[in-house]
Amino acid sequence: MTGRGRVLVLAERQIHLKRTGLYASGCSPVNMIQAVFYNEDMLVYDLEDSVPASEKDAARLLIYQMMKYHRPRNKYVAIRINALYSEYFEEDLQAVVRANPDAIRLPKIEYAKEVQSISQRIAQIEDQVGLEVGKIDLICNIESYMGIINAQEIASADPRVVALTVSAEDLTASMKAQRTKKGLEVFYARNAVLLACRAAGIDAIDVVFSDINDEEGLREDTALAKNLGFDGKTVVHPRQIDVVNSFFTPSQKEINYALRVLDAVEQGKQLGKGAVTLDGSMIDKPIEMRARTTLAQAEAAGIKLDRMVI
Ligand SMILES: CC(=O)SCCNC(=O)CCNC(=O)[C@H](O)C(C)(C)COP(=O)(O)OP(=O)(O)OC[C@H]1O[C@@H](n2cnc3c(N)ncnc32)[C@H](O)[C@@H]1OP(=O)(O)O
Ligand SMILES: O=C([O-])CC(=O)C(=O)O
Ligand SMILES: [Mg+2]
Repeated sequence: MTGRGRVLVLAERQIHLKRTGLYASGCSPVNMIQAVFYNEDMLVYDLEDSVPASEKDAARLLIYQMMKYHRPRNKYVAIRINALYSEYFEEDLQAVVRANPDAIRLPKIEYAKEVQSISQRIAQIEDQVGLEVGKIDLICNIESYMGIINAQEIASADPRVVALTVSAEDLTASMKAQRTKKGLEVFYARNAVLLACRAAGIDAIDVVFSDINDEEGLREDTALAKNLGFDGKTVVHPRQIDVVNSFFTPSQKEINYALRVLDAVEQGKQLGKGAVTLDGSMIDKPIEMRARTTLAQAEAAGIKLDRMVI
């Protein structure tokens, strides 16, 4: 474990686990303190939609103080600022860069050039206050039809960008769509963002499931996200954390299968075969890759494998 949360080295790149990203509102000091002690991989302090206009200044100050005096050392910490064209943007950026989070979460991103100009502005502030330039990551919320259309260029807009999210509440509002628990209305958006993230080699973070009392619904929604290929999901209540973490953490059954796949591949190699069978199914390169990803995710989640994986 590092000071920035659990990490995994996959495809020669260090990835900070983002199975769960818990929002704590900047106008709830109690939630902000409590969030430090839960199991989420990423804690997101919010200055945007959970904070009413009358509380923006107080929330900005509170988050800065929180980061200075109570920053959790075992988590990846992000701060969501207000949108680029809002009246709060410049003040948010000044305070938040000084707070030096792992990432700044940018709402309502629609164009790559917005990300590039924000990144340059951050660099100026980093330089001004003596921080290493380029160290703060960016997570871009994709939450409009224009963001979806431009997801691919946004994902590779700047080296700071480590993840995109599908932010379904604002997105459905922009689409004149109805938000449903089954999520058919955001199915295309989820896939568009995922493809953009995979092409850019960054993480993809799935939508909020807003009904905090519907565990079965959350399970179905998270299973879908995991099977599509997302790396994690945004959550808004501590009750959602363990459920979501469990889906994005390989089960013992998945780990055992992955180890057996690697054994079968190894035996195949010794016999000079590219494809082998396991339990009656063909095992070849993509299945080996999935097995290796499973084992890397398990290790990153702190699960001890009972043997070395070569
Ligand atoms: C669409 C978007 O933009 S999503 C992002 C913006 N939204 C947010 O940031 C909202 C985040 N979530 C919340 O603020 C809250 O969960 C709410 C308002 C939805 C519900 O809060 P509550 O009514 O207090 O929920 P509830 O009573 O079930 O809370 C149980 C416990 O969990 C704590 N808790 C609830 N939500 C959070 C949270 N997000 N972070 C940390 N602790 C939390 C409560 O303080 C309470 O603690 P206690 O038992 O010690 O008193
Ligand atoms: O940050 C998020 O992913 C949630 C959000 O803003 C939205 O759904 O509109
Ligand atoms: Mg939103």
